[in-house]
Amino acid sequence: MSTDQNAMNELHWLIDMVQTIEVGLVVLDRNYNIQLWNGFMENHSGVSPNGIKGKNLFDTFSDLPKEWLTQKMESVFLLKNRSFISWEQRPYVFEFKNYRPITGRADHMYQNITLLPLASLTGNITHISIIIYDVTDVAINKLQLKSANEQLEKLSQTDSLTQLFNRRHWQACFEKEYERYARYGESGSMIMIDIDNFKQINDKYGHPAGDKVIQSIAHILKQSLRETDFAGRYGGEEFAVVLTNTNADESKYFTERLRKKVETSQVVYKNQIIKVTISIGVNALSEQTKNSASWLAGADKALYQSKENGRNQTSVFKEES
Ligand SMILES: Nc1nc2c(ncn2[C@@H]2O[C@H](COP(=O)(O)OP(=O)(O)OP(=O)(O)O)[C@@H](O)[C@H]2O)c(=O)[nH]1
Repeated sequence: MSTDQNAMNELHWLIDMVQTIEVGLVVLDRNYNIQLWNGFMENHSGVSPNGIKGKNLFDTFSDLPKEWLTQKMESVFLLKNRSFISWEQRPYVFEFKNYRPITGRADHMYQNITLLPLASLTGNITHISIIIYDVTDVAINKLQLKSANEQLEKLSQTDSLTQLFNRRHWQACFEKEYERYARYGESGSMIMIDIDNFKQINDKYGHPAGDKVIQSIAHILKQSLRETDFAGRYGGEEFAVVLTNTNADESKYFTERLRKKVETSQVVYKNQIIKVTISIGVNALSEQTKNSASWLAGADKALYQSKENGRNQTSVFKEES
């Protein structure tokens, strides 16, 4: 076979491969007119190479991110360097449907894209190639793993009975909140809440009824909080709350409203009406708060005072008390 024939054969094979490869290949000229559109692109877009050759990319696909993609391609022309777009940065550029059976849960194809400068025989960059890889399988696996990890993390931070933070996670948030105060001097209040005479509830109505009471109070508490506040189940029938950017007076206003809500609420368990009250201790951050432990201890002392003074009330911690 002559050298010419060999070269012709090679070219023929290359064209065949470009057409059938499971990767999208597009060549654009300097004005973004389409010069090459391979089989992958035809299969996924439904537009044949004959119907599209010479047409402007953005006129033909009006839903492409024109401004963003032009900026990327202009820098490839200018710097004569290839550029890479990951699905994590932008899930896709060409909105193709996902037909893969394994990853059927994705609506669209996730894509990694390479923008490649193409030089003419004189060495000038006259064209650009867009190479599109279907990375749907990889992307879906990674996203599913991420979502599973997030769920696991949430589970490990949540108290199963009340869906409030569990003690460990609450304590970690509490320490962070104290650091914020120590660094920036922002106000905040620590609140300890305990259900009154809860042992009697358990003894009279049974443990499952007691659980329902705990859930009901947690629910009222959750409804009363702002986005930035956080509450945890600190012990069996004890809740700890941090009200951020809230001073003692504002906290007392909050706790009294909460206390009255609990007082007027009722839990129905097996046709029996159960009524409970709560005692509350408040400790607002001040210059006397030495560390996070003393912030918490102050709230605890105030709670003890509420119990001592007859329950169903709020006490605010004062350094001399
Ligand atoms: N139902 C139920 N009871 C719990 C749970 N955790 C702790 N308890 C019970 O809560 C009760 C707490 O009782 P005490 O610490 O004596 O306090 P109290 O009866 O609430 O009395 P005061 O706090 O002084 O008003 C105990 O009987 C515990 O068994 C729980 O998850 N579910």
